[in-house]
Amino acid sequence: MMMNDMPQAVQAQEPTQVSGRRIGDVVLDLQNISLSFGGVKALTNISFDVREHEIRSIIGPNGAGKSSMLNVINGVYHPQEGRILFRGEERRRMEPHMAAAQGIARTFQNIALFKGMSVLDNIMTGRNLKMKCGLLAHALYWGRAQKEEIAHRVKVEEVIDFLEIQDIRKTPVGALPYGLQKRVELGRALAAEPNLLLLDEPMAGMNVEEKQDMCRFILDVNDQFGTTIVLIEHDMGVVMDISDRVVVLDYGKKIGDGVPDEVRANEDVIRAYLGTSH
Ligand SMILES: Nc1ncnc2c1ncn2[C@@H]1O[C@H](COP(=O)(O)OP(=O)(O)OP(=O)(O)O)[C@@H](O)[C@H]1O
Repeated sequence: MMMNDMPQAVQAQEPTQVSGRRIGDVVLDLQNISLSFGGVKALTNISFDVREHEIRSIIGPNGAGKSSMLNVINGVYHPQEGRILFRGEERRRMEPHMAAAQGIARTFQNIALFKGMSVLDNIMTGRNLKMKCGLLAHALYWGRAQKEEIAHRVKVEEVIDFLEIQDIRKTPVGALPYGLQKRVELGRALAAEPNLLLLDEPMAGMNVEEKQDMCRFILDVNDQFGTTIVLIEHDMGVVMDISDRVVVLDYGKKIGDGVPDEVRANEDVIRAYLGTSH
């Protein structure tokens, strides 16, 4: 069957009862998003929402449009069509720094850290947007700048404790195994104290133990800080275990949307994705 002939996607249900956790109102509402690059249609008429405190996963085969969707959410890509409402307000042209200022943080498919810098300093870069004192004030070490610096360091140390990476805090990131680098990247995102966290394949390339650790941290972030999480992940076991709701893309179109059990039972999803060995 051609993808275009596929029946209508399964519609999302109210997720309030899904995990026993407190799921709130819609914080992000994506309506009829279409994005193309020249002749390539990366996203076609995609609509879905994200509710406060939920873990919302985006899955789909390679090239389905998942990363493009995250890039739309944090203002890296600007869709040609559609509306984006964040906390009830329609966003016009959004740039990544504006998304960050609104409390949206993200990690990347390919780790984007400063490899020669220590874990501590990398996580500190996540505080940049929160720093009010300029460089000059810091250089002169005035009282206010000093107080601010201490407050940032305290926050960074909290993140380091939370992620259980105290013993590598002074280690250059480039010297760490891949799984720990991914954890540091999560740390940098957390240092920004986001209310919406976008995670692009946080478990890619990890062994089973590292994946378990990362799952635990994602669940703890969601649970302890109440952070809303949008997650792209290829590991179906992980996705189905930790997500409140899952949206499924295929060739830039939405073919499924619902709680894990609904998505698992969706014939189109099975055909397009779960039945294949991605
Ligand atoms: N900057 C870009 N310029 C041109 N084409 C792009 C760009 N970004 C994405 N695309 C195209 O859009 C489509 C969707 O890509 P995207 O990376 O969003 O998919 P994905 O689902 O994240 O894939 P993967 O699982 O492999 O990361 C692909 O055909 C890709 O080649």
